[in-house]
Amino acid sequence: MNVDSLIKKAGGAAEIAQLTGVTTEAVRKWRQAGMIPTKHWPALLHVPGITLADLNETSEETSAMTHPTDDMPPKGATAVLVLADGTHFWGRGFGAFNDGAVGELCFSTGMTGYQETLTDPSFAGQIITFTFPHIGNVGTNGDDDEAPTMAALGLVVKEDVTAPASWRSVRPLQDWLVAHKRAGISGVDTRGITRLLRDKGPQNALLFHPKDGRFDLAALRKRAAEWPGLEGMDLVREVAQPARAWAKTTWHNTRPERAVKRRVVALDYGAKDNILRSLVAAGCDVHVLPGTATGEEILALKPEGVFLSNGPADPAATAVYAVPAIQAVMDADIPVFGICLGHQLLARALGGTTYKLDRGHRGANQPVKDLTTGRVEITSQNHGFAVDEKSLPDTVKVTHVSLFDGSNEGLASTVKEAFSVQYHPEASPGPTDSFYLFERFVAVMDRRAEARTTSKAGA
Ligand SMILES: NC(=O)CC[C@H](N)C(=O)O
Repeated sequence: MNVDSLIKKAGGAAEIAQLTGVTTEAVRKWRQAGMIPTKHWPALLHVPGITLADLNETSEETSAMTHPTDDMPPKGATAVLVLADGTHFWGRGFGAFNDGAVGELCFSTGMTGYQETLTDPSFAGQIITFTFPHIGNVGTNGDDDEAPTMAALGLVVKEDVTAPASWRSVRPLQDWLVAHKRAGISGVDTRGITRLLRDKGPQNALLFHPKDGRFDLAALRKRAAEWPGLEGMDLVREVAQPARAWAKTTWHNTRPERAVKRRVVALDYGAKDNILRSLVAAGCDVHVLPGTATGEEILALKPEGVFLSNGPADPAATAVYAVPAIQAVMDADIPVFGICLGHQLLARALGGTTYKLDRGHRGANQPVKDLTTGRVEITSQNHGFAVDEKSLPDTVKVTHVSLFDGSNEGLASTVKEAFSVQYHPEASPGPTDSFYLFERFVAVMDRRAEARTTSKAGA
């Protein structure tokens, strides 16, 4: 609904003026500008027939620097975000200077946990728009990194990053970004960008924060348009870390330590640390191998279970080397548990396919239904690809589904001990409703161990 229709609905300009306590002249200006300042929205919500969605339609972000079609940088603009279709957004650069970072522009709706989000290796090849307007205000600390490097290419935020206010902060986001050699842009209409991504789907884009303050928009547009896109891209090799032992458990873990731990090989396709910590908390002895490991290398470690991690880009591309390794593990009858990219790769190893979603799921409040129990979990998510349920063979059952768009969120093999979810039970950031999945994985390995003991005793 536009401003004119809203005024009509409220009974005219005089009525609106009275309701909101402004002059009719002010209402005339709103009509001209095509927007109503947000502070007047609560008063207007009393008018029958006017909803928040109607008001949202009329909103303009007042701190956005300029209209996106201005080719000359407006005063104060020190960075620009250029989309492959030529659209651009001027803003103020922060963090490191760059020569232009090109990738897929996505948005995350998480309201907390920007440090975890920025260090989630699954964001390699992507520029993150935060829909929450205040990013950076609690600084950064030594505990919330999910990986040693920041894989995301950059960030787009509404408000300028202010000085940190948190007892946990050891470094302002500004300095942290410089150390990670990543740029951000603020003063941007993030609501406008989010709507654009919602309506048009994922867009390729370039975030440019030049040291010399010079902009050649034509050249930047060309670079953004020429980037091939995430589809068909394997970025696991860029973010997977070498083989390592892992012993850390989760923050504030109150679970008693188990006397017997289950020996797990975690395949690192770009694993978030909190997944490894969660496995330890649930009772695993974790050995990490890079996601490029072969079936032979995995089996040589004699695991009781194999975990498949999250990771960046297109599962179809990673599947080329990951699927044979996962199949070798299943052929050896070893239980498998996968998360996110690990879920997509397991689906492929079981004979299914994956596709690119029109609208990715990124945020910490995504409802998912567990079809076995009927329970709804609020989950943390970050994915742009999904498993095609129609492609799954009869030997695979769908276990979880997204209540946002009905897409697949979980599966289990009916013939192998293998299950996986598309979302993030380890949270970081987000709710921990789904921690039970780590315990389920350990329970599977416990049952196997028990069966081994019983059969030995019987022999
Ligand atoms: N978090 C993840 O593991 C993401 C998986 C995959 N890169 C996707 O975007 O769907």
